[in-house]
Amino acid sequence: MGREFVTIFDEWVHTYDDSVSGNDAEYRDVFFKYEEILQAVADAAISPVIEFGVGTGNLTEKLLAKGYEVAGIEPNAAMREVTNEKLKDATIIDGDFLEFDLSLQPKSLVCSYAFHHLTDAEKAEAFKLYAELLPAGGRVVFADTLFLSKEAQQEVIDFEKSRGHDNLVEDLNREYYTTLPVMKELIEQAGFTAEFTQLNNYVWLINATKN
Ligand SMILES: C[S@@+](CC[C@H](N)C(=O)[O-])C[C@H]1O[C@@H](n2cnc3c(N)ncnc32)[C@H](O)[C@@H]1O
Repeated sequence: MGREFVTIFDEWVHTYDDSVSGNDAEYRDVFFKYEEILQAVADAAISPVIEFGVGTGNLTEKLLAKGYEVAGIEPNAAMREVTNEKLKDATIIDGDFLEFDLSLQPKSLVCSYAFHHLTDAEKAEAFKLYAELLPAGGRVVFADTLFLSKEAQQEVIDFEKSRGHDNLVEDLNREYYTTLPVMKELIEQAGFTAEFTQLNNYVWLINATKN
């Protein structure tokens, strides 16, 4: 579920690693400190790990480098093909944030740059599911774009529009980016304690521990 944006990556798969390296001017601020952001997620994870929305496997690589047992869930077939070819030690299977192999017994659930593909209602549903799946002390560690308020979100959109970043503006209006207060409330209501750390102008690290 929440798969309405999956086909965007049929095309983006070919240039995605260029975008995250800062070669796409429109997305440079979004991916600023990309490697450090992924490392922060990996450092907060606990093995065994389920990773959602693996894309080209850049976070997966960091989790594997720590010696973690990783199950990768990715709904886009082209992304799965690229990453299964690139990372022979990983198995990337079909699934999404809400529908995945529930027989896996993770201690943490991680993701970078993808949770905004779910509506806020779906995000809440996902955290309720994660609370059922994880043991007490288990973690959800997600890095994603968050805004402090709806007004702050509109200010960023207006700024990006003023500097001609039309593709980014379309993305920010199309997908389900949310605010920190909304995210905090839905996480706490599901039975987690959450910490938020800002990592660049767009991205926050969400580190939620199951009570
Ligand atoms: C912007 S990329 C992020 C890739 C990678 N995690 C990274 O940090 O570079 C978003 C990824 O989320 C995947 N995705 C889209 N909808 C999803 C969903 N509902 N559940 C899980 N992953 C989803 C896309 O196919 C894509 O691979």
